[in-house]
Amino acid sequence: MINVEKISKQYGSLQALKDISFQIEEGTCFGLVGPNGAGKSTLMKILSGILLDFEGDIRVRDWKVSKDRLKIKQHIGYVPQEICLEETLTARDNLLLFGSLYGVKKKELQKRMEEVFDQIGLTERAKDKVETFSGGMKRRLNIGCTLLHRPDIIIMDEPTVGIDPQSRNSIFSLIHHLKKSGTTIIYSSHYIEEVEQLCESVGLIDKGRLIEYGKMEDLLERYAKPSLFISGTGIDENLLRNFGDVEKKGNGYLLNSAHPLLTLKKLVTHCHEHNLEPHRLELYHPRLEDIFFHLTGTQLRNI
Ligand SMILES: Nc1ncnc2c1ncn2[C@@H]1O[C@H](COP(=O)(O)OP(=O)(O)OP(=O)(O)O)[C@@H](O)[C@H]1O
Repeated sequence: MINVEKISKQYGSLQALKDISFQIEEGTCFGLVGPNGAGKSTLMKILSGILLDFEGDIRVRDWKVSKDRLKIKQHIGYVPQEICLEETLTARDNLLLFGSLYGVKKKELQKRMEEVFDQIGLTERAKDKVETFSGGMKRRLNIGCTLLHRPDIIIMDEPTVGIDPQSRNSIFSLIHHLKKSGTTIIYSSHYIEEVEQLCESVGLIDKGRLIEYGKMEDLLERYAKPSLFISGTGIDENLLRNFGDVEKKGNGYLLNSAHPLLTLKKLVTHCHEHNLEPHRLELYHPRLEDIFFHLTGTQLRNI
């Protein structure tokens, strides 16, 4: 179990994190979601032992970051948001460099490099210079550099920003593979669909505070109100208020109702009787994004 206990971090007068506490079950993927500037990178750097000046503590199994930082670091692989590679060297030489930095013995390193190239799908490009790589390939190699010492906790800070779909898929399948082998993944993103797809549990962070966290299905169940989505000419808020609570959503409305199927039936009858033609009328399944909006009043995407 990883226990994050009352973490606070101040940059000068800016309170970047305030009293953040949560737990992560090992062998699962934990998603940290929040808009730009929410404090995700700061928290990731604290979790990976890079940022040392903070309040609170982190416990990994029986170790505490405050006392056993070096021990914990051996178990952690940190993928920073900024790509950190030596562009003029080949992919292979970059792995050699990072492997030695992580203290992997030379003989063992050869074996691990082959393993890593296979994991990140870059075996064919091992002898090419990094400066010839696409952004996505560099990202994959950057992840590879953190796998050489076989960490059992991997911290990835927004690893899919600005990359091509092929590299994104490759990173996703790597994460699935790592999870299967028992690795714990801590994954930050402001792409909520990625977190929904990859993570078993999630923390929502806004303005340096953890506003909610828990298992994905528990959160969805706790906040999910049964609702209908409806849009179309002549369909407006005044009309829909007769059927339940109304919220504007995109080019239509969400209609919250305790009995969505019954409401659906009544709406269809009403539209038919009044010659209204909805463009869309469907059951709506709430997403993490709706929970974030419900709790903060702001959208994640457009920030
Ligand atoms: N080294 C620093 N010195 C001063 N302020 C900082 C520093 N690093 C981050 N901040 C500030 O702390 C706040 C949180 O930043 P952080 O990078 O942790 O957020 P984030 O959620 O990772 O954002 P993004 O998604 O844009 O990377 C922001 O207001 C940021 O400007």
